[in-house]
Amino acid sequence: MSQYLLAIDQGTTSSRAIIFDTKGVRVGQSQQEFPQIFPNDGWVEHDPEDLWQSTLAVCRNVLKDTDIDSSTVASIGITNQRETTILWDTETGKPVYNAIVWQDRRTSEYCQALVEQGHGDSVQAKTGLLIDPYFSATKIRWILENVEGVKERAKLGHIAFGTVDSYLLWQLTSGRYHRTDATNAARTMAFNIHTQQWDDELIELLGIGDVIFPQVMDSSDDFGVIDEQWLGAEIPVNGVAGDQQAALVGQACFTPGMVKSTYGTGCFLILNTGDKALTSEHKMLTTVGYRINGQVTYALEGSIFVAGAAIQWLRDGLKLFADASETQSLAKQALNADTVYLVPAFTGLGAPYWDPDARGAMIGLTRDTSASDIVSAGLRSVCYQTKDLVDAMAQDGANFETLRVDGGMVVNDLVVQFLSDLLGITVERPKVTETTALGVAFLAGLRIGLYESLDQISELWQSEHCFTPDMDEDNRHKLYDGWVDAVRRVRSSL
Ligand SMILES: Nc1ncnc2c1ncn2[C@@H]1O[C@H](COP(=O)(O)OP(=O)(O)O)[C@@H](O)[C@H]1O
Ligand SMILES: O=P(O)(O)OC[C@H](O)CO
Repeated sequence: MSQYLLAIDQGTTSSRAIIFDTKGVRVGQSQQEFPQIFPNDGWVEHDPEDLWQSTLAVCRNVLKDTDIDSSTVASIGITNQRETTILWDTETGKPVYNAIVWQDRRTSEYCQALVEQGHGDSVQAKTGLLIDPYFSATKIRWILENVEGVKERAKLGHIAFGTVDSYLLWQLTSGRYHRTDATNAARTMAFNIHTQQWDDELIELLGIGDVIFPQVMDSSDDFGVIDEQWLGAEIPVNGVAGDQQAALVGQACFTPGMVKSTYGTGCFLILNTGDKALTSEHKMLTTVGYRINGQVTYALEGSIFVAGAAIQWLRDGLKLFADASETQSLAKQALNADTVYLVPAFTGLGAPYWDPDARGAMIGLTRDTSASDIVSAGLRSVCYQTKDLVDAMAQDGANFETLRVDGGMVVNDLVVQFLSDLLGITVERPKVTETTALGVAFLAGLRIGLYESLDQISELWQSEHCFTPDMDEDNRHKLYDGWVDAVRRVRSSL
């Protein structure tokens, strides 16, 4: 009898369920978008019920569409938008507030105060992170401080915190398991990545000690068996990882020095650093790449908040095209592509600037600037931002010759070629670009013995196309200098 792996990919704009066979070949997929909630300037929320119901719906749909009996699903993997914060009451099982999404900037002032009080170095030393509203811990504090009655319920020991993986696991197991994995824990700013424990001192400092934190497991582990009522069978969950780390696994970047970059709503470049937790001098994050058999593989990460989201803005905000697939032919018509820049700092700037108060801009406009030029500038902005990260990592001593890319944007050949041109290195696009889901399916399969080792998983990875640089050095420098100048103009603190 065939065996399958079901990957749940709960992302920022949609929930996906993908079924893979044991060779990592996609058998079926279902996807559902859900509403984004913007209650205030810089605030972004999701209704946890939407996250759960859309997840459940896509799991049921993919089983139905593929006509696969749920009893033949050997294991489930859960991968998720990271940092997004949910607090729920353990007695009622109900969230006490909307999920505060990773992009949300509401705790910006509090973070600034923490920096001014001199906590930056110790936070970085323990968590590998820079103090920023991006991470979960200050979002937990905000809910405790601002939602009526929650602090009191927490004092009584009834309030649980979870990132999205943890909340979905709780739902799927009907409240039996409150767990997460080390990659998700590493994004909370409350987890010590060296001891692999929640950090009591930090939790105390942030005033979030009354909340119940989830048990932290390996990324490939026995997370619990889902309740039969949801998918018609009791299926074990054996893989959990934040989506960007899952993509690292899906791209088979298992050797120190291997690097991948994922282009979805945002862009996240992750470099495997092996058993060494390197501290960046250039504002990269130190994080957990994956944890298997208690063994931590560390990574350096550069996080860009707006990549594909810029393309969505050009489509929905400026209405320059109806579908993202049109951007390639539009950009080919651009006559001023080299002089028009779009800095998409809509929610501030992430790495390597960490400037929550910066805002976006278009630079270099003239009377003959066309819609095509602007579309081209939007596409190129993700490449320029990637170069910012690659240069910062190089200054930290990390150089690499090849970059593996994935995510919704990399179907666009123009983007990937420009990326290779600008970086001056080979950029490889894999056959399966749903690497996030594939990665967590691999983690689940590893635990139940479908794969013997990471080496065996590496052998399943296949390149679809290799892009090599085709731009002279002078042009590369000229173009990038223009970007650096454009970014300088939008910084809040310069
Ligand atoms: N052909 C294309 N060219 C450029 N961008 C694209 C193209 N197709 C999709 N995108 C962008 O890719 C993003 C979707 O990628 P995806 O990996 O599904 O994102 P997420 O997982 O963050 O929801 C969208 O922001 C969309 O604008
Ligand atoms: O949902 P995505 O793919 O945009 O990923 C979001 C990241 O995990 C945020 O850190």
